[in-house]
Amino acid sequence: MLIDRVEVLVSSPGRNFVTLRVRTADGLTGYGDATLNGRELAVAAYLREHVAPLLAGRDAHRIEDTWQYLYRGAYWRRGPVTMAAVAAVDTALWDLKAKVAGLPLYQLLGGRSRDACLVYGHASGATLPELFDSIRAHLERGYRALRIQTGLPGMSTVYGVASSPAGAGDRYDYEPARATPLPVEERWDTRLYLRHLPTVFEAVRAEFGPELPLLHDSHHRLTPIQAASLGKALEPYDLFWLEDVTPADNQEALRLVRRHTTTPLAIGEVFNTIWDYQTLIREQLIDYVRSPVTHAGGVTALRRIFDYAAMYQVKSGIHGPTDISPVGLAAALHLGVAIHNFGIQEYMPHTADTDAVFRPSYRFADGALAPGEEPGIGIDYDDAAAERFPYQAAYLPVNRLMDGTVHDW
Ligand SMILES: O=C(O)[C@@H](O)[C@H](O)[C@H](O)CO
Ligand SMILES: [Mg+2]
Repeated sequence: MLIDRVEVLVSSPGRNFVTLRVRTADGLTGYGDATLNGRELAVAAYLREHVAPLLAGRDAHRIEDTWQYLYRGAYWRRGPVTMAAVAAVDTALWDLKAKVAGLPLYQLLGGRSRDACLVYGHASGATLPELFDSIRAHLERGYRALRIQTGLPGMSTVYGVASSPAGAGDRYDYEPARATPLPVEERWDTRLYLRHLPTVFEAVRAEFGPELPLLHDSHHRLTPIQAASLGKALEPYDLFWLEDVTPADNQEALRLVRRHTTTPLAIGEVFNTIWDYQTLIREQLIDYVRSPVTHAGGVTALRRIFDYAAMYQVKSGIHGPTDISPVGLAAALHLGVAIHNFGIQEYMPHTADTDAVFRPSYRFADGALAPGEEPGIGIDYDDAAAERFPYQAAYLPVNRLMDGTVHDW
């Protein structure tokens, strides 16, 4: 099964996606997601200029060898651009191998460990009544676990809050990146957040009871001692996880957080290799691995992270906002049903335009996503549909403290 041609497809059906298509000489096609939100064209150029010329004529069956060839062969290791490019190739080769085998990808990863992947949806509201409406709307749609994000009193925009009630808005419920010439700048008040958030969880538990799994994302904004304090304050509300409490560039920072709170911790959506998790997993400083297939070097590399995590009873919590394309989500679902240490899968539904381009075969039912049953990962990219949505430069927001200091977004 020799690789014949490699194409880098850039389309923007509501937001930008970079997709790799690998064609074999015998006429099969495999897909990989190479989307890096806000820096898309860097990965597209990396693939077009530096990876595509290396792949022509290679045996598409040699997945591990190709992974090592691209990772070690570049000499310059790791980083989000490199690892998104490696991930796209790796995912496309898994898609091809599964198609040749005539099996859905999860069968090649060991077969089913469960019927489907439990997902969490994004409930949010600027105010408590709006948040409650959003929670109810999600429960009506069948969600069985919810991420809770709210506004802060007196602040106009806060991370993670949809622009209009009940998740019907055009912001955060599906895409925080904005097609503006410069990134939108937001403001952030950590002390206000730390005071306000426990009152929100208290109200949500009082209204919706103790059973519903609730999650929250602090989006890298706290110092270790602030994170420890928030984790403690939230313990009475039994969170499924508290996400990205610190930037975690310094993995050791989590030791301090862990010493003070039993609130489960999830980290890693911005990580890109197993090395970023080495201390966190070995010292059992986290409970969930957040990396997606798309940014952590593909199915091969994420499987390796999950197997390492399993030794320490750390589970998967794969990143699944809309900047992971349907290709990346499909790959995540095949891994998710196969691995033993599945935790939960994030799910922000893509727009109808996005689904019209990628034609994914996964299905949402009863609060869970199941991968499709046809051979491969279950993506059928529609070039004609994609051509209707040309690339549009877009940026994620930049965040500043109230005094203007640039902070983590
Ligand atoms: O946990 C999440 O889904 C978020 O942190 C998003 O990845 C972020 O807003 C960028 O889209
Ligand atoms: Mg997050």
